[in-house]
Amino acid sequence: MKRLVPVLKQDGVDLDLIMLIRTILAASKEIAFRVSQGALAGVLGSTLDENIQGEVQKKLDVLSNQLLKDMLLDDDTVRAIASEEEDYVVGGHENGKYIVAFDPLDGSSNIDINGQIGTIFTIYNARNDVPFDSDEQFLQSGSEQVCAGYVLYGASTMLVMSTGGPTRCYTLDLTHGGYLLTQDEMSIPADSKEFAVNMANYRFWNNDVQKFFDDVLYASDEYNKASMRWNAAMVGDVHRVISRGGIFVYPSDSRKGIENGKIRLLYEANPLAMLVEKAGGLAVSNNQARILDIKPNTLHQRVPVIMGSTNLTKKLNFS
Ligand SMILES: O=P(O)(O)OC[C@H]1O[C@](O)(COP(=O)(O)O)[C@@H](O)[C@@H]1O
Ligand SMILES: [Mg+2]
Ligand SMILES: [Mg+2]
Repeated sequence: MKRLVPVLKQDGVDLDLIMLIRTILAASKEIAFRVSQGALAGVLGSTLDENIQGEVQKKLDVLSNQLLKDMLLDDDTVRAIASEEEDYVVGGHENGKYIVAFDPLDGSSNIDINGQIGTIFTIYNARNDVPFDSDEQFLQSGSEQVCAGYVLYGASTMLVMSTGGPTRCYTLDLTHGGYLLTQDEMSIPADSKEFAVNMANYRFWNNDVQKFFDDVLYASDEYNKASMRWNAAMVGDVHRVISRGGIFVYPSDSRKGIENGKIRLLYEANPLAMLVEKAGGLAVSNNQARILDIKPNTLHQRVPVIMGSTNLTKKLNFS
């Protein structure tokens, strides 16, 4: 089995970027260990604090954020970081050549029930024309990402990543502690009848979305073999989609605060959209707008999301 660094070198990845990826993965191994220890490591349960999005922070949200933050700010190629659990951008090294955004723990509602959780990360080239601790440098469209990935803390710890080439899958080998390549090029089948959506939100959706799922559920023969999955962790749902097809959907919603759904553009939608596209799938928002072309306005903005098997994704045209 090939190790991560030789694969990245073979892909022609810049040495500084390889070192930065290794920094992120070192933090992921520490998180994976704490996750596997669960209550023994005191990582279950909530804190009394809320993040800027009004979500009560779980202990593991805070711990994994701190681990990534400390390791990244120690790396002199990092100009700044942004995180779901940090209200504002945190400046690093002014001459750093990269910026990193991350969701330190995705699927927080699964932590206390031993469900699927993960870490999502994305790397961009730094913009030296703006202050090093400014939000502005993170308002780049997803097509500018130089690397996107997630680590899934499941039965095994898996890394799925692209540095602009194919979406590759690595598995953490606990015997020597490194990530080994276990799937060279992941490829999403164009057709599928498997969908992931929180159906309990049906009443809050607009007519287009309801019409589509009416078809899926009872109106159209085309879907009589459809099946639904919902992990309540985007990283887990999208891993299934990249592994065997299907779609992940989080539409706009009539409820206050989630008019644009729940998924954050910078550190959830963009990195996963890049991985889906590099695996031959499609990742769009309202009006089939390509997610990677959306120009972000704010650090924690949310976007409606549909991603996965191309032909099924094309069928959902939400306005
Ligand atoms: O509450 P719902 O509708 O099931 O939402 C689940 C969604 O929320 C998320 O958990 C949000 O991410 P965080 O856990 O990082 O806050 C997604 O991973 C998941 O797809
Ligand atoms: Mg998340
Ligand atoms: Mg999170």
